[in-house]
Amino acid sequence: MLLKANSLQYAHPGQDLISFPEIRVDSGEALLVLGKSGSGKTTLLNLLAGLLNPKSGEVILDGVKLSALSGQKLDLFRGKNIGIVFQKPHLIAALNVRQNLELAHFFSKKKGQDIIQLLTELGIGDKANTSVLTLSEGEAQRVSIARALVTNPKLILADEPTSSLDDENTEKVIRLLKSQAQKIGAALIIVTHDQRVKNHIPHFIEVLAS
Ligand SMILES: Nc1ncnc2c1ncn2[C@@H]1O[C@H](COP(=O)(O)OP(=O)(O)OP(=O)(O)O)[C@@H](O)[C@H]1O
Repeated sequence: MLLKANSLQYAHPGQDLISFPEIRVDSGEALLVLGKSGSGKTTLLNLLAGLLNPKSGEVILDGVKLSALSGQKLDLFRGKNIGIVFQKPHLIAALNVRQNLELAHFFSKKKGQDIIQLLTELGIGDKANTSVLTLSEGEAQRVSIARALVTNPKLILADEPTSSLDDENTEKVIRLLKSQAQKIGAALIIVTHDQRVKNHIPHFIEVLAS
């Protein structure tokens, strides 16, 4: 089992405790995490990425307990093993598309995918030298997907990748994420309130607000 998360609980300051369902995902599998707005989906994604520490429970990725790592070791482990597609692209405005991906490459300290080939597969090969400031919303989102994939991570976490997309583009983005995850043999977890995604990823769990 690539990823196991048992009995995870977390409370934001001054907020109720959130309890999450058990998660088990193997390499090459895709899991959908559904839940209403405010139920704790982004919180769960941050716990799985080691960006937050659970109040109780454990995240084990590829046999490694995230709670046993901290500081630079945790950052390096995340950089090598986890690709994150955040809700907003968070691209570095001073850099062009290719440079944004090169930075992810650099921080992972490993040989990843060929940047131009990956951008081409995502349909934005012609944007490699473009400033990220001039990208459309959909293009910026595909760059953020490319940035999550370029390091060949074992786990891909995507937060609401389709919330602002129409049906056609929702289908395109989910297909892209699934096919790219399969290509590199990664596990894919998509966190969303978008019920449309269920049509494409049948395996799902739900986060329920207490
Ligand atoms: N930094 C924070 N400080 C305090 N409360 C927070 C913080 N971040 C999130 N929360 C609260 O924790 C709960 C879960 O938030 P979270 O962002 O995980 O939900 P979500 O399911 O991802 O929502 P959405 O679908 O709207 O993005 C919400 O009630 C939210 O207001």
